[in-house]
Amino acid sequence: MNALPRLVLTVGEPAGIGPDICLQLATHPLSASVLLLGDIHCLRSRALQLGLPVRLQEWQEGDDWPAIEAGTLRVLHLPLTHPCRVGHLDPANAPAVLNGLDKALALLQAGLADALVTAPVHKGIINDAGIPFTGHTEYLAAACGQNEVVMLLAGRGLRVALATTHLSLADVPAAITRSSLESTLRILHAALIQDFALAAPRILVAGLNPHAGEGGHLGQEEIEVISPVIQSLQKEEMRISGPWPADTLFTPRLLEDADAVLAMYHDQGLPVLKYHAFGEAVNITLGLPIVRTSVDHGTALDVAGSGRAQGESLLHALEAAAEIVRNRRSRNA
Ligand SMILES: NC(=O)C1=CN([C@@H]2O[C@H](COP(=O)(O)OP(=O)(O)OC[C@H]3O[C@@H](n4cnc5c(N)ncnc54)[C@H](O)[C@@H]3O)[C@@H](O)[C@H]2O)C=CC1
Ligand SMILES: NCC(=O)COP(=O)(O)O
Repeated sequence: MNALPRLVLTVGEPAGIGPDICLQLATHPLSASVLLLGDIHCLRSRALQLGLPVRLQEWQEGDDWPAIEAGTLRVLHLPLTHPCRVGHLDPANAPAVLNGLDKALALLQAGLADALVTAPVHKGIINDAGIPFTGHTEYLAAACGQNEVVMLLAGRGLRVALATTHLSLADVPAAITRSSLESTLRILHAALIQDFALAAPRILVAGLNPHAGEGGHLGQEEIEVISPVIQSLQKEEMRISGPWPADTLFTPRLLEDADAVLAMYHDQGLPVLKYHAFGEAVNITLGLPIVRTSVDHGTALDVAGSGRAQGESLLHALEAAAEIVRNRRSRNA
């Protein structure tokens, strides 16, 4: 099947830079066709504010999937509860933000789209609205009935996956069990083969504690949890090594022989990735029944509507989703 990948793109938090970076797409050549999900009035008003000459056309369910047309974006209009004020969060709009995700999932599950790309949401304001929410990753996992998914960020040749995602640092050690770690590594390994077309992926696994526990003197998790899982997967011929001390794992000599790193927690892996490639990296959720990619940044309320929002990460996220769709199609052909 050679048809262009069909991507649904959620606008995310309307007060942030989601609308800005989505509107910028109208001026970029894309290798996939995109349907925006958001409030068309909010998008029109942001386009005016930014002085962007974008034609926004409403797309209705039942219409043909939009073709690529320079300068035009198709929008499935999902109304906000309150008019959006740029840079000002409003909890009343949180249900509409989540409705965008639900609608996108419904289109994917009905086979009407091939992949989901998400612009950033503001996790705090969704919680302030009384809706428990830790991130797209966990929300989509729950909506798809998946217990285990993996967050991977990739940019400028570095791929960093996380053994745990959005939870308090104090809760991290207990969340890393032999079973959860094995499942994370299996999902990561399978995705590197299926979605990144790597025949025999090499994964470096970080330790949890300084110096990977210093032989048990700085923590037991490496001995009791991480090493046994690595050893058991190595018996299946998986090229997985570690636990490596996280401070020296992220050095060029080790990284040049690796396809991905598994960090134990959010702020062990992502600062390194963002230092290396912020603005160009892509966040990919592995282990879902759908393809989902996202940007490497947040809602950037301070630059929304100013013309200073950088849209490169979104372009990379769209290209990554399209590439994964193409890789899966060719594997299934
Ligand atoms: N995929 C998603 O939905 C994500 C959502 N978030 C959420 O975003 C909210 C704000 O998070 P922060 O930690 O403040 O990070 P942030 O990424 O929104 O902002 C950090 C700094 O980088 C700048 N920045 C970020 N992206 C930019 C871009 N594309 N162009 C120009 N400048 C940019 C901002 O202006 C700010 O100074 C939080 O609620 C967080 O949970 C954060 C990361 C990903
Ligand atoms: N730091 C990454 C991040 O917060 C993205 O989370 P998600 O919304 O993609 O789950």
